[in-house]
Formats: sequence, structure tokens, C-alpha cells
Amino acid sequence: MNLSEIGYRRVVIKLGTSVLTSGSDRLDKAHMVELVRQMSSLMKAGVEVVLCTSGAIAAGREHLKFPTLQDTMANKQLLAAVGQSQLILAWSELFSLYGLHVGQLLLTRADLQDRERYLNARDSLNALLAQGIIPIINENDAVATAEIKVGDNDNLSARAALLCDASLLVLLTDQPGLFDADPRKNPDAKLISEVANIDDNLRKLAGGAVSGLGTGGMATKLEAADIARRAGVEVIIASGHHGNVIEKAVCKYDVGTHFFALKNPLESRKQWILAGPNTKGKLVLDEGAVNAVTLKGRSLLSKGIKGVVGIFQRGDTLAIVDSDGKMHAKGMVRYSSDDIKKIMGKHSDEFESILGHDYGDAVIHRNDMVVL
Ligand SMILES: Nc1ncnc2c1ncn2[C@@H]1O[C@H](COP(=O)(O)OP(=O)(O)O)[C@@H](O)[C@H]1O
Ligand SMILES: N[C@@H](CCC(=O)OP(=O)(O)O)C(=O)O
Repeated sequence: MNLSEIGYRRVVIKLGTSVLTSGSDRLDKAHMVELVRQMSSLMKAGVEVVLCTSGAIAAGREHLKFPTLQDTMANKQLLAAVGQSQLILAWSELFSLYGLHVGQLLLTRADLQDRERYLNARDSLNALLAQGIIPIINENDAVATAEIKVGDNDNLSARAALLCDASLLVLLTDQPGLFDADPRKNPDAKLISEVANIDDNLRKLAGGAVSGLGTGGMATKLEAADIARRAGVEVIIASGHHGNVIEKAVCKYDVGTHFFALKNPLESRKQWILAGPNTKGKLVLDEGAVNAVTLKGRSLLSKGIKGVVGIFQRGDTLAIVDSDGKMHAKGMVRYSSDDIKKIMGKHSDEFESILGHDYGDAVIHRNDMVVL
């Protein structure tokens, strides 16, 4: 491995529970040292590394000697609270073997949704990297409830890649990459080495986690890859046990599944719409409106809306679906759900008389919409 061949300067490495435990029920420290060795050699070669680590819940179980607990949110929070301190201690000790310091960032969706908190997290990441300290990110599971969770570290790592403007996201797991079927269920499944576009056919190939310890399986890795590549970040899914995998990924060797970044990435506002807020509701469109939005890149007008799902306010983010429920776009709405129920199917000339206010023709403006 020749580190002079380095192709990326700032990378986010996501390590799944499956990698950190090597498929067992406890942290595999011997393997963690090997991963630290690779990350340290990159840091020494001038690559800035951000680590997104899973494993807090697994570490909590191990530290408490596998207690019998009910599967409740509070018990998961308990395990994460105990395990996160063990996990960061382990990373801190292992990186110190290579003379490197680490800094911990525990995030929730709320930190990424709120502009000010987002900028604070970004400043903190940049400050750590500027000092040669490795930022180590995990979800703040001990306090995060379902509503404010990103929910899985694949999606969290993609958001971290956007947050720190990384050029590469490496998702390391227990499989050599994305296969054309779940290899645990289908021994003939074939590795897909390159992906130029993530569409519904590809999503159908990606199943959930079957290992019991992982969250999300390949499905959340594809979601993460889609968010990152639309923002101009290259993505590699590969096995965390493949020899020198981190160095190979960063030096552009052929390893795992490579997702090419879009040549014309989304502008930062649209990246934020895609990656930031939870959708608060849905707008159901007729066929003409679906075509206008997806094929012609038009704003969404009230005429083409057939249905409103959920209660939302002006400024909330919504899913834009067709009458079969298929999602075509995500966008920030200019009218509340109450308003839209009154104006759907109507022309914008009537908005003022019906609502007593008029925020413009577009219910969702094309500048506030990401077509999927
Ligand atoms: N098409 C696919 N290709 C590869 N793996 C898949 C696919 N569909 C589902 N999987 C499953 O995804 C699992 C990896 O996800 P997960 O268990 O969440 O790991 P991690 O802890 O690394 O995030 C694999 O063990 C595999 O069984
Ligand atoms: N935040 C959780 C991990 C969540 C997660 O996505 O796990 P994984 O699928 O193993 O990457 C933890 O530290 O246990």
C-alpha cells in the first residue's frame, strides 16, 4: 500500500457493530487495534479521519455481563449510557497507542435539524480536525427518543460526511459490499462492485439486518449512500475484516461496492432538505403533477394535489407521493396542512379570498424540493 496514492483528503469511516464485535456478542479489541492502525497511518499521511462508531449497546451488554432486560427504550438507553463510556475509553486507549487523541461527539437528529446546533457541531468537528484529533461520533442513544433519533449510524455517518464536507464515506460492515441479494439468505448472491445510480430496483435488493446486533442492514446503508452521493461524496461499502480495507478505500483500490458521487451535487440547501428534517406529512399528487415535478423540474402547484396526510405547518418538510403511495420527492412546504386542504385543486388567484393570505403560487417551490 503506497500512501502517496491517496485519493481523498477528508474521510468519514463508519464501523458497524458487526465489525466491532466480529459477529460475537462482545467488542473484538484485537480487530479494533487493526482498524486503529489503518486510521492512524492515514492521519499521519495527512488524511483527516472522522470515525462514526456503533457498538455502544453491545459494549453496554458486555460490561454489565449480559443482563436479562426487557426490550424497552429505557433499557436500550441504559445499555447505551453504560456502553458508550466503555466504547470511547477503548477508542481513546487504542488511538493513544499511535500517539493520537480522540474527541467524542454524541449527536441526535435535533442537532442536525436546527441550523444553529448544526453549525456548532460543524465548528466542533473542524476544530478537532484542525488539531489532528480524531472526532468520534455516535448517536446520543442515552437521551434520544424515537422522535429525535436519526435511528441508525449509516444515516448518521452520511449526515456527518455532509456536516464536515468529507469527500469519501466508507461504511464498513460484515459483508464484502452490496450483493444482488442478501448473502446470508442466498449463497449464490453476487457482489455489485460499482453503482452509478440508486433506484427502486437497487433498493429492492437491500434487506434489513439479520445478525441481531446491527441496525438497519443494507437498506439503511443504501439510504446513507444516496444522501452522501447526491451531496458529491463518494461512498464505499466494504468488509471491515478485509485486509487494509481503510487504506485501500482511501487509495482508490478496487474494494467493496463503490457508489459514484453526482457530478453536479445538490446545493447545500437541498442537501439539508434531504438529510436534515423528518417529514411531517405527505402530499398526494395526481399523475400530471408527478410528471411536472419529477420530469420537468417544476414547482408543485395546488391544482395537482389530491390529498393531504398529517398535520404540518408552513416550513415543514413533506414527502411527495403518487396515488400508489410511492415517494417521488421531498420538499419544504409554504402552506400549512389546514391551508392546503382548503386550496387543493384550486387556482392560486383564489388563495387570498379563501385563506385571507397568499404565500405565492407554489405550495412547494422547486428550489425547496429534492426529486428522488
Ligand atoms: N443485498 C445485500 N447485500 C449485502 N448484505 C445484505 C443485503 N441485504 C441484507 N444484507 C444484510 O445486511 C447485514 C449488514 O447490516 P447490519 O447487520 O446492520 O451491519 P452493521 O452492524 O455493519 O451496520 C449483512 O449481514 C446482511 O445479512
Ligand atoms: N448507536 C448504536 C448503533 C446503531 C447502529 O446503526 O448500529 P449498526 O447497524 O451496527 O451500525 C450503538 O452505538 O449501539
